[in-house]
Amino acid sequence: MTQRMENIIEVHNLAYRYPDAEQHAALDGVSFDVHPGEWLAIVGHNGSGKSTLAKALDGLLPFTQGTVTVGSIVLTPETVWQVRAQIGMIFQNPDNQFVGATVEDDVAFGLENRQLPRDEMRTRVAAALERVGMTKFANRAPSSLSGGQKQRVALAGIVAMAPKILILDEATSMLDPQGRQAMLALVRELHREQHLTVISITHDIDEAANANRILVIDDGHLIEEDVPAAIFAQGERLMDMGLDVPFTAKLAAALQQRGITPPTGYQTTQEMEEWLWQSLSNTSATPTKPTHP
Ligand SMILES: Nc1ncnc2c1ncn2[C@@H]1O[C@H](COP(=O)(O)OP(=O)(O)OP(=O)(O)O)[C@@H](O)[C@H]1O
Repeated sequence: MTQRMENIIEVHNLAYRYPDAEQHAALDGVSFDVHPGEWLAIVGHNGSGKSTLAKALDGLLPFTQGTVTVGSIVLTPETVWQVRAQIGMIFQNPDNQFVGATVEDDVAFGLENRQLPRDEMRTRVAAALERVGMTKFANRAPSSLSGGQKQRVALAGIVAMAPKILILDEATSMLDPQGRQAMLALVRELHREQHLTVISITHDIDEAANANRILVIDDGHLIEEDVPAAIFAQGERLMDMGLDVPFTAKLAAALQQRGITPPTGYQTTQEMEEWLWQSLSNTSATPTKPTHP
């Protein structure tokens, strides 16, 4: 089967039922396309089928119905390694994805199967660690790193392998807000610089806000597909879609309770901050706006 040039991934009528799940399908008739260089967010409640979908894309599930095509290769047991070579995955718990004794070994691991000359391998590992700001940790044991540093090392593995597609399966959910922002900033840069196609499975609205398009999965079905602004305009329904209530929405609700009318629709933290400073500047008090690093 030949894939249309404009899609890097095509999923058609995909269904999967775990062997011990009796009649309940984890995925049921899911179809969607992903364009090269697109950032797609997949959201949905716990247990809605997001991770199952990610596993299916990476050839980790023996799905019985539907087709998955990645970079013009139809996924079958015979093509699974060709498909996997195009995809890098980063999972929620960084501790489950290390195989090397040191950070350097770990980043080199994926390259070892490619039979590159030793020097080229070293150069690529060093460049990847440099790219994610982890050079000085090259000889450290991965287990001794912080959560954010571990995810940076996982990202260095991606940089070294240079796949076309990166799947983040709740990869920022165990990080503190700063670690989450730093990781996302790095993914945004790689997405831009390397024309990387990104699929991010997330409950975090700020992470979903980075996407060109959001898919909403509910009980194994794809129930909605739209640009972030259209999805976020649905206000209270966001929680029904498995997205966490954003801090700015909580702040807006608290302000409203005190008789202050905040802007309508989803606001990023930065937009809300701008609005607050603007509102304060219009009062008699003249606040000094802090500068961010
Ligand atoms: N190994 C398994 N065996 C049996 N059922 C499973 C298995 N893994 C997941 N399931 C079931 O499949 C359904 C979809 O699970 P999945 O992990 O894909 O959801 P999810 O949307 O990723 O959830 P979360 O947001 O909690 O990570 C759920 O009903 C879950 O209980």
